[in-house]
Amino acid sequence: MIRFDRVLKKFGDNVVLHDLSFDVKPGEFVTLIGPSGSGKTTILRLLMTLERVNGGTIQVGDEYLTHVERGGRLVPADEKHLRLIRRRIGMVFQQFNLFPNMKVLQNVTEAPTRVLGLSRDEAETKARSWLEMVGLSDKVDAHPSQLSGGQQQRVAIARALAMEPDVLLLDEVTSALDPELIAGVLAVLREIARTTDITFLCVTHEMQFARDVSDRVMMFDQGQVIEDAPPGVLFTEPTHARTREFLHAVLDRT
Ligand SMILES: Nc1ncnc2c1ncn2[C@@H]1O[C@H](COP(=O)(O)OP(=O)(O)OP(=O)(O)O)[C@@H](O)[C@H]1O
Repeated sequence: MIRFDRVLKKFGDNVVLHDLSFDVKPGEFVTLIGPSGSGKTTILRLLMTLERVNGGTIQVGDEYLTHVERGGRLVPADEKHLRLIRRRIGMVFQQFNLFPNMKVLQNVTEAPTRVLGLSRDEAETKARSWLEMVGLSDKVDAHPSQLSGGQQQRVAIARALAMEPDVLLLDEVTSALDPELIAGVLAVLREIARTTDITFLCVTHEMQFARDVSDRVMMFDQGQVIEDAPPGVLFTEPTHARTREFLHAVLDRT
């Protein structure tokens, strides 16, 4: 579903991703871990086409983010092509960025009506079922300011799901939350991963969550995957010294 092939990304002279290749299969839940500045968020931003590669290719499904086939020739991807790919990718960030003046239900129906062209009735029916899935059926008429951070993040998750993405990118979704609200958000994500065939690429410092929910965990260091294994292996028998150091440092902090 996602393929990075020899991707190079630099900001000025700073080479952030160097010859990076990895695959994520349809329906897999893959988590990226690694030290601050190792390039994890950059990978998600490339997939959202908020950044462009300096070399190599990125594929989502059968489409390339970098180029498109026209009349048997490969030409650079244009904005129309990127928009179509972007629709297949949802993202939930650390900041919830809900529309403050809209009620919860409207926050979830806005993009499906405007972007996917759903009727208001259809969008509302779907939105109610997503809001039920994230445990917020009783909050459809609330405004975001009346909700806790954890509830707001669950609205943001429902809003992403309402676009029916093939791929959902999660970037430190619990970092801005008080500790007592984190478990509820992670439980919702765990349930979505279990019951849908969405492909997940997740950046998190929540090692227990990564361990519980991931099919694979990729340890990142200096723009490269240095270890890629199921969580049961990576967390208990990491083969790379950098992975061991990183896990010790993170687990000591918690
Ligand atoms: N827009 C930008 N302009 C210049 N440098 C950038 C930009 N975005 C990221 N970088 C640099 O790229 C490197 C990787 O950043 P990135 O945010 O991807 O790391 P990360 O692994 O997600 O870190 P963290 O865990 O702290 O979020 C860092 O050195 C960062 O300073």
